[in-house]
This record gives sequence, C-alpha cells and structure tokens, in this order.
Amino acid sequence: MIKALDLRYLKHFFHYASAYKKSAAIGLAMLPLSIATNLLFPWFIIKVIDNHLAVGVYQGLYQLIGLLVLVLIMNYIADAFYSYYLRMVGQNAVFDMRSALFARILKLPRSYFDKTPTGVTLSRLTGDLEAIGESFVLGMLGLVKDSINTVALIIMMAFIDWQLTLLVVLVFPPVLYLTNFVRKRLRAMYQITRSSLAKGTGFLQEALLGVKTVQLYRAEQQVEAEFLRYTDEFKNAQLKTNTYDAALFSIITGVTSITIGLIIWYGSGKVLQDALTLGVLIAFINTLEKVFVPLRDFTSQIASIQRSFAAFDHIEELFIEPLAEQDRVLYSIDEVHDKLQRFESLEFKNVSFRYKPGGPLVLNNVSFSLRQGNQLALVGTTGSGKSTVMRLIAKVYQDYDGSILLNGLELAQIPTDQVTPLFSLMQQDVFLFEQSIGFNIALGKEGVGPEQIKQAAQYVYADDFISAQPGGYDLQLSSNGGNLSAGQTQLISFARAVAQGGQVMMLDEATSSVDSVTESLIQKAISRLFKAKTVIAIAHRLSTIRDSDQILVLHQGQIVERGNHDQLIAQQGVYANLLNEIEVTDGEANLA
Ligand SMILES: Nc1ncnc2c1ncn2[C@@H]1O[C@H](COP(=O)(O)OP(=O)(O)OP(=O)(O)O)[C@@H](O)[C@H]1O
Repeated sequence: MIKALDLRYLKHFFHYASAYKKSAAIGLAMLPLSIATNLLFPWFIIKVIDNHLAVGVYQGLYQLIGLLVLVLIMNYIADAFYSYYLRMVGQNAVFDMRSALFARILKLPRSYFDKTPTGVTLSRLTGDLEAIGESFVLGMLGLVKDSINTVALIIMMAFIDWQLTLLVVLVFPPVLYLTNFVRKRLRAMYQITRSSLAKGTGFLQEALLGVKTVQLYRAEQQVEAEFLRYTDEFKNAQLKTNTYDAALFSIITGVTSITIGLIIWYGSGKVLQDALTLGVLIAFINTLEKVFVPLRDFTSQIASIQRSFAAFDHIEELFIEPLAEQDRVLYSIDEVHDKLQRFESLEFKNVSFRYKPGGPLVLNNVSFSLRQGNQLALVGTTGSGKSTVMRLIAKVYQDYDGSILLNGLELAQIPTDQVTPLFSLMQQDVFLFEQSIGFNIALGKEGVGPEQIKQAAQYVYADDFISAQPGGYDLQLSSNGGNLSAGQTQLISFARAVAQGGQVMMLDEATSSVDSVTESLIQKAISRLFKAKTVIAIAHRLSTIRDSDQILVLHQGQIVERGNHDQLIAQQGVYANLLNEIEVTDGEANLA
C-alpha cells in the first residue's frame, strides 16, 4: 500500500531514527508480548464459559480469572512501553531532522531564496516536520501493531472456526479497495492543505514583518482580505478532506456492524445445532471487534500517514535542493590557501550573467580589473547591474559566463570559505537582528571581542552614538533595528563591515538620505577607508566617486564608459549626463 516513491521519502526519516536503535529495540521487543497477551484473551473466554459457567463448575474459576487479569495487565504494560519508546525514537528523529535541515538551508544558494518565499521554508521546518512527528509516527505505530495483531487474530479465529472466519475475511477485499480509493483522493487533498497552509504562513509572516508599513499606509483591510483568501483555500481543502475522512469512517463502521450481525445470526444457528459452543461464539464475537476496530482504524491511520507523506514530499524537496557548492569542480584548499592570504588582484573578463536560465542578460560582456590598494566605483542608473557585480564577487551567485579571476584563480572554483575572509561587505539593505549592537557588529566573526567591536565602531565614527545609548554596545535592538535611526543603522552596518576585517571593502552606498551629522560621519569613514583599503563601491556620493581611481559606468548590464572623474567629465557622455541629474543636498551631490 506504500508506494516505492514513498519509501524513498522514508529513507531520510529512518536514517535519523537509526541513531536511536536501542530505544527502538526496546519498543519493538514489546510487540510480541503485546500480541501474545492479546491472543490469550479469547482462549480465556472460551475456558471460562465452556469449562466453568456453562457447566456450573466453579472450581478453578477464580484462578483462571486471576490469570486473565494478569495477562490483561501485561498487555497494557507491553502496549505502553511499545508506544513510549517508539514515539520517543520518532520525536528524536524529527528533532534531528529539523536541525540537519536548518543547517542545510543556511547553505542553500541565493537562487533558492529568490524562488522560495520565506514562509514556505518556515512551514517546512515547522508544520511539515510536526506532521511527520505526529501523523507519521503515531499512524505508523498503530498500523504496525494493528496489522500484526489482526493477522494473528484471524489465524487464531481460523483455528477456532474456519467457516465463521471465512465469512469475516470475505469482507476484507471490498473494504481495502474502498480504503485505497479514498486514500488516493485524500493524498491529493492533503497536498493542497499543506501547500495552502505554507502560503498562508508565508503571507502571515510577511504581513507581521511589515506591520508598521501596513498601519502607516492604512492597508489593514487589504492585507486582511488577502489573508482571508489564503485561509479560504486552506479551509476548503480541509473541508474536503474531512468529508472523505468521515465517509470512509462511516462506511467501515457500517460494514463492521453488518458483519457482526451476520456472525451472530450464523453462529447462533450453529450453537443451537450443537455444532459450536457458546464460549467459542462469544470469544469469536469479542475477537471480531478486535479485528474490525483496527480495520476501521487502518483508514484513519492511513489517512494520518497520507498526511505525513504530503509533508515528506515537502521535506524531500529541501533535502534534494542542491547546496551552493554541490557538484562544482573546486580547487582543493591546499591549492589555493597560500595564494589567497593577501588580496592582489581581481579581474572580470567578458563576464555575462543571467539570474535564471533563459532570463534576461543582466551583465553583458563586463571586463575590468582591480589591483590591491585601488578604489573602484560603479555608477549607473537603477537596475544597470551594479549590485549584481558585487554579488558575483561575493559568490552569492556563481553561474556566470566568462571569467572572474581572484589573484589569478577562477572565482567559481575557489571554495567560498577561502574567498569571504578577503572581502568585507557593507550592504545597503542592512538586516539587524534582535540582539545587542555588539552582536550585530560582530556578526559571523567568532572570536571578535568587545575591544575589537569598539575599535570597528570607532573606525567608522559610530562609537560616540553607541556609547550614548542606554547599555551602550549591549543595547538590545528591536526588530531590524526599529529603535535606531536610518543613519545609525548605516553606521552599524559600516562597523559590521570593518569588523569583518577583509582586505577589500565592498560598499553598497545607501541612497536614502540621513541627517547631516550622520552624513558627515559616513563621509569621514569612507575617506578613511579609501586611504587604507582596496575598495569597490556602488557609489551614490559624489565624494566617493571623485576619490576613486577608476569609475565604471554601467548601463543595461554593459560598461558604457570608464575612467576617472575628470576623464569622464571631459568625455561629456553618459557619466556627465548622470552628474547633471544629481540631486544637490546640503552642498553634497548624490547620484540618484
Ligand atoms: N534575484 C534576482 N532575480 C532576478 N532578477 C534580478 C535579481 N536581482 C536583480 N535582478 C535584476 O537584475 C537587474 C540588475 O539588478 P541590480 O540589483 O544589479 O541593479 P543595480 O544597478 O544595483 O540597481 P540599484 O541601483 O537600483 O540597486 C535588474 O533588472 C533587476 O531587476
């Protein structure tokens, strides 16, 4: 009943469960005990009725009942241990799977995050894994125990009376056919519920992250309507699955009742003809309940397992999503380690790039070079490809055409962890975690102590404002630096880049204007960096551009002009036009 495809999904689950073999062994060892004690029960009924009650012999009856109670207690204990240990294994496996998946997600390439909404990934790690922990583990435990119990009980019933057993067994094929029929529809429905739940969670997360914007623009009703659209999809799919579940449950219950009625009718006739003892008939009816209850439960167990297979589908997608450096031919660390101790040069040779196969060319035949100690500015209209150049250097995307040489080595073939220490990046769209200022400055740099954090902040003139905060470097930031001004956020981003300690500073200058005091601090920090480091800057400030050795003017992914400020002004081309469009703020010019 479980397809080969499904078994492939289970591979990961069993891999993680195999770490808990001991507990699994204890749990499984309880199964034979549970089944044996279960089988003994009808035997006791036959003995009590036929040897004692029906013939009026009380001698030995109490001992028999005592034994019966003992067997029942053992049955309960075996069942409890079976569930406890195997559930523990299941939950531990799910816990380990979540940790492994989270670690894996952190290593996925940016293209994965481009195509997958955050909420979808979030719901994989929460809802889908919970579905596996609950639906799969509990469903499986019940299914395994009930299946073995049912087969054992049927064999025992056949020994007691094969004709009555045949009557029972004849009902099985249509019941199983029906179960399978509904099961297929249920699986499709569970797919829809799980993916609409994921989309809804994604939307919820985005709306909560952007709640300040929603309130500011009075977009509450619009956002609420959108959320209802997602919940409606989920609700409708859920209602359909409930209908299938309920239909299946009542059909099986009906079939059970009819079969029990037939057995009573047929069995009573045999008892009256002395072809069957009363004890056997009562034991038979009692056992029948034990066979049909699991048969009925099979459907809900299977439904539960179906639910988890939809979740396994999603989890498997995460397991097979290629990692950033998977299947790439890389230099060995020994080959490149010594060559990358110092930044010497970076060269783009006819580099072209598209974000998606078949998508538009975002960089088209870009060539330039940068030597140690130089400052390179990238300017151009919005969408011209400036950030893309930075992303390629930072190895955020690696599938470029042409060649990018770092110290003469092909960038795509250098393991990322050998490249990143050379570069420090100051992002325009900085993300600050709800942690201390110190944590945010030292992000990703283990071993950076308070002294170095302070030095980094001093370097970019951020120390004064940080020290003036209540708690100083220990001030806890609210969501994405909500308790800081835009300028302060930029200064922290700047300090973060300096704390990274890279030899090449990549600056993605913010376009948003800040107050004049912060602006002058940023200017001072940039000119300090220009004197000390190799810099690649996406430049919007005229001062940054003017101080650069080389300016590349990008337009629709191509370098249309290059040179220093004076040379480009003299050309009276695109650059000069761009400068004409500048917005003059407080005597300082910014390129839009
Ligand atoms: N993740 C992405 N997936 C697909 N296309 C993208 C992606 N990121 C950027 N683009 C596209 O690539 C082009 C260049 O984008 P890029 O961010 O490099 O421009 P930019 O010059 O830095 O612009 P800006 O000055 O506005 O930041 C744009 O047309 C943009 O729409």
